[in-house]
Amino acid sequence: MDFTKVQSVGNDFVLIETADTKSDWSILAGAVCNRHFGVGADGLLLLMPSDKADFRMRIFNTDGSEAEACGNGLRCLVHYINAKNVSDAKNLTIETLGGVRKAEISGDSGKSRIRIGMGAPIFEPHSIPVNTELGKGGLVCGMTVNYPFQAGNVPLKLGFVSMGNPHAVYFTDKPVNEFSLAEIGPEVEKAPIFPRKTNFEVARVRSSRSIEMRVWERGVGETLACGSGACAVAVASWIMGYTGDTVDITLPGGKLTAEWSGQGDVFLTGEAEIVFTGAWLK
Ligand SMILES: N[C@@H](CCC[C@H](N)C(=O)O)C(=O)O
Repeated sequence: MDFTKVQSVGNDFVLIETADTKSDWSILAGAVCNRHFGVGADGLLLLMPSDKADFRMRIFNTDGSEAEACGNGLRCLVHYINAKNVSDAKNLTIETLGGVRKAEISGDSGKSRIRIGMGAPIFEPHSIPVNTELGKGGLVCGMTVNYPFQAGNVPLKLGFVSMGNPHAVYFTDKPVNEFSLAEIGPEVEKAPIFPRKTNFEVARVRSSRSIEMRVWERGVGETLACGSGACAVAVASWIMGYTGDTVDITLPGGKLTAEWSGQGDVFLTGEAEIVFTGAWLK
């Protein structure tokens, strides 16, 4: 089986072009993503035909679970379509489990810049989904913020948002590299209030245009970047009044730009590239 390794700000994926909707891709995801016995990646991307959009993307985490959304995966997939001349269109629509997303391509095909309309953020707790206790924390512009959450002996205040997939956002005043993500990340991801688990972002606002963040991804662990997570942080920060409509998000793997004006789609921009191609022989 031919595959291509793609990455965006260090969030890396094995991409396979296929029309096969019958196979159990979750088993292959665990095997190819393994960094010792496989190719090594944060997720498996499938590029498939669609009857709703120009193409369809499926994304599987390293634990085999299928996610509804993936901002960096989408930008990598669109870069692949462009660089491999699967389509020469500079504007594409991609069907995902979270809905149809729009992509614009600029730059050269070696390392293109892709801007994705990631859909509108969802704040309604049952749709995220999160089982919050009514009245706990606070509600700002419809978003649950400052929800008190105890991770071991560390008290957190979380904001909840879905970008198609669930996110819990925590703002800290300290540099994010001081946060014990390896210990606290799994506790938040698997907490009983999240019936489908959650992605967890820790973020520090540097200025009204700049945020630094780290992410603990559902079904993966800590990754160098997460596009939907960057959008979730930008939305939560806008709601809290910390940042404006455009914000640069610095992650361990590099920088992404998120745009949101308080309503409608969140836009995510950044680079993506093909790293290598190969054949899976197992
Ligand atoms: N890295 C991705 C998100 C991948 C899916 C996530 N782990 C989930 O289970 O929701 C991104 O760039 O958005």
